[in-house]
Amino acid sequence: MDSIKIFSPATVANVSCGFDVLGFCLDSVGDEMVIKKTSSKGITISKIEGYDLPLETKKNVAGVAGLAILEAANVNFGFDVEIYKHIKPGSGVGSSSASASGVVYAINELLGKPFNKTQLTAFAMKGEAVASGNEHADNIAPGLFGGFTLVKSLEPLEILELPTPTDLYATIVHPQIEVKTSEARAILPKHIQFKDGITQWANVGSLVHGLHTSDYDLISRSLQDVIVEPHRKQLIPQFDVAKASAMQSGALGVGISGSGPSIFALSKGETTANQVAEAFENVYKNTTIDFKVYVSKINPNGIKTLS
Ligand SMILES: Nc1ncnc2c1ncn2[C@@H]1O[C@H](COP(=O)(O)OP(=O)(O)O)[C@@H](O)[C@H]1O
Ligand SMILES: N[C@@H](CCOP(=O)(O)O)C(=O)O
Repeated sequence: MDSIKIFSPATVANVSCGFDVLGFCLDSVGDEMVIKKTSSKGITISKIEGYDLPLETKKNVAGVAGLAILEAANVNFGFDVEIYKHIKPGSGVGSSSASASGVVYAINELLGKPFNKTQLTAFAMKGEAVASGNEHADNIAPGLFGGFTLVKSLEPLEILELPTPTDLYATIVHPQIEVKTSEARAILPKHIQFKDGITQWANVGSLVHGLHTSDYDLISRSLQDVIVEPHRKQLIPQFDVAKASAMQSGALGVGISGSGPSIFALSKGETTANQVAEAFENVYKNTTIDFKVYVSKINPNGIKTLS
């Protein structure tokens, strides 16, 4: 096999309390990519459709991630990458990480799967660092593993796969402004209050327990972020109104998706997830801000081969 076409889904990182460690995979939105073996070494990016992004290998997250897996594979050929982008860059639903994880998944398939998913995550992190200025894996792991994931540590890299309660649905609203992950990271404080740390790590523990036991009430009470959200919400117009409105419509919890500006809600059941979508729509349709709203199941499989 010398060529592969894949679907690389959007992801929601942080999941309120789990900054840089928790994430889950969406299934209704994602990029397509075509990767072909070439006789010349290295990575070329010959086509990007959908958004204006750099074709230069070292400026594109897909190029840098591709170079990382090639270096480890130590082969005397290379790959060409085409990206059909549907996830808007700077959206907070893992636009850059979808390209980074998609390319390493595809090259691994074409090489005969020499690397496991944790190794692929490490290669993709090299690419994601181009976009966010920092290596983190919470938006990459859900794409490569599917479902909910927890980044136990970066050194050594250890990813835990968490269960998804069957009735859990996500609703996303994406106000059409760009928030760069690097900029959303730059506004975060260097130090946090000890009491906030206690609240936050208790919430991470109880959210993980709630996912394992399908305890929707516990999941709801754990979806709180006292550390990052208070700083980042100012980058997102109507955040407080949208959050309050979605909670009134029955959401289990609402928070900033990744580094924003997208906002995610988790709900029990598709009917409630649709009501939350309507609540988000009602908030933003009364403003001048363009927006998109969608409901998604939690994608258990992550990136998939199309042909
Ligand atoms: N293949 C790519 N896909 C998306 N963004 C990319 C890609 N390559 C480089 N970038 C850069 O990464 C930034 C977007 O990434 P980021 O700020 O993390 O947004 P998101 O949260 O949507 O991933 C933009 O500056 C964009 O130019
Ligand atoms: N933990 C990171 C996640 C960034 O996710 P993205 O989808 O916005 O790229 C952060 O919050 O900075």
